[in-house]
Amino acid sequence: MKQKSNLGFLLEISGKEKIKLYIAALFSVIGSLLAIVPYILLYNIILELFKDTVDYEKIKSIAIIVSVIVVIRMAIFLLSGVFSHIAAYTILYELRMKTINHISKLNVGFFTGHTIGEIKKTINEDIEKLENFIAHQIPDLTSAVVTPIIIILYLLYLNWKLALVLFIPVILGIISQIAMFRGMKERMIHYHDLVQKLNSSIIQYINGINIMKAFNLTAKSFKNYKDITEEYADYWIELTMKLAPTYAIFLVLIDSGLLFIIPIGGIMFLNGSIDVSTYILFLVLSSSFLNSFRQLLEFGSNFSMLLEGAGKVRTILEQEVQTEGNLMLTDNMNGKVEFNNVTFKYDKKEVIKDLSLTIEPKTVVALVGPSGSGKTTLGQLIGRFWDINRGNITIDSIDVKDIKMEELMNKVSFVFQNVFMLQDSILENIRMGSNASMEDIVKVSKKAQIHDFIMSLPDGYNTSLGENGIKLSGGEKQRISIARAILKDSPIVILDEVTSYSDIENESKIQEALRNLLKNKTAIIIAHRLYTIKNADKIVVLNEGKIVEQGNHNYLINKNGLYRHLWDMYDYEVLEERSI
Ligand SMILES: Nc1ncnc2c1ncn2[C@@H]1O[C@H](COP(=O)(O)OP(=O)(O)OP(=O)(O)O)[C@@H](O)[C@H]1O
Repeated sequence: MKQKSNLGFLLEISGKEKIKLYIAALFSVIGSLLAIVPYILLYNIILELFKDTVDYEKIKSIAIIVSVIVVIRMAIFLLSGVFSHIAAYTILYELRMKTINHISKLNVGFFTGHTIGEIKKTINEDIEKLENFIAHQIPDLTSAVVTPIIIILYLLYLNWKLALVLFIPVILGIISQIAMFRGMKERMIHYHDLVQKLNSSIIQYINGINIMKAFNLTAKSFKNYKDITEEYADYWIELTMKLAPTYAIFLVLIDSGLLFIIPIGGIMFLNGSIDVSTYILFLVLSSSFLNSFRQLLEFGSNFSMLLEGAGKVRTILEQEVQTEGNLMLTDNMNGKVEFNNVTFKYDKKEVIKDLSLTIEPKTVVALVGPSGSGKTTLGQLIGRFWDINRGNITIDSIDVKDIKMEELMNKVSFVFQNVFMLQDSILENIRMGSNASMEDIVKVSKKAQIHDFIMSLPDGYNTSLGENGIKLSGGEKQRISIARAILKDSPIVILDEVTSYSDIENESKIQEALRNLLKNKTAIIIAHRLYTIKNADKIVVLNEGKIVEQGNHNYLINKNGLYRHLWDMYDYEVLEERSI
């Protein structure tokens, strides 16, 4: 069922360039038929040579025609290839853009369910394989179907009895192919799984190499990669061993197809049922027929692999896109955030359970709680990184699902611990696509406590970051991301684990930068280090997806509950000076 719809999908995307593909297929059929003509003409030359008086002029003109046909045939094949490749690359380009565009509209949740290796394989490799189908297999397949049909019809017309003999290798060939491809779908699913694992393990190995080295885990991570590579090699060895005997039988049957025609045709010639010219023509055309037939059957083996790959592309394209609201928030909005009986699960496990919380405008609310209690998730739900299962989340009483996504992203800023840097200048990394002036950029950089550092670099704000540029420390990246957020000036700011830098100088600069960022904003701070949020207007204590306590620091300390317990786990006295 799935295979059929994968085929439907393949034909649907190929149909977008159908005129070019029809032309390519037509040229391919003409080319294949022209390939037979020289044999027929050579057969005429042989007949001529057997005559008592040989007409050399006739032989000469046939030879010229043969040469011309060979050249025309090459040109026709070339044209077929040009048309099919133009069609293929146009389709591939559109499909890649469509897939990337579609991915950008999915919830972030999709990216956690699928590894980067898997998505990369689909966009690069699976789509690339479609080129093979569109550019080569569509025209080749058409000619592999049409050519043997025309030949067999012609042979049936010449002598139907001898032509029927050709069906013996055909039937045996089909039987051996069926035997070979039994269980092929499962094998292809296994193959795609293995390639995905291989891709993921390479990415994981390379991305994590620093950490692996630091923790001396290189050998373990390498072993993981090695195991998957071995599994992949074993898969192919086992498959080859399994398929080799049937494939050998298949090749022998097709290649020795003539063995059926030679004796039976010979007997028919001897008893006078056919003449020598028919016999020779049968010998010549039978091998063309069997070759096309072989091409047709071999096509099947690539095809199941291709269909499985097309299925992966389909899975992405059929992934439901995030619904888009159309409401805008006002410029002088308050920034009140409310969670009303919110329940959310990533997969099956409920991570946020019937939670209600009000975050008053322009207040600082801290989310604290044990690891895995749902702090990060709760923060991200405000920006619709995922959609909730029950309840609603509102900003100034408007459901976040009804707000235009772009507007939501404008009104809510996220500052994460892991800061993403563009491979561009520091200026563009702060500007982030906005049309802020240089003056604005300097102003926000000063507030974010990063201006002096930027000015100490040889190229100042034009210094490049990334592979060919300079490398920034974690704290410097953090302050750049705070500068971005100050520039964006969203009324709601969500900070996730931003203050966990151990070096004191960096940390005090970050604290100062944050004080500037959070002025007059609704702020949600997800914190591990409780001393950094001691002065928050409200501290919300989460445990297993539920609010267990809320209030200010003094209230919660006196309450003697989970917050007090978390606080007592550390000696915060020396750190009290350093809170926001
Ligand atoms: N993308 C995800 N897919 C599936 N489960 C997830 C995902 N992200 C988090 N979880 C699970 O959801 C639960 C809450 O995670 P979350 O990161 O929100 O907690 P947290 O309180 O922020 O934890 P921490 O303090 O360790 O960062 C955990 O059990 C976690 O394993």
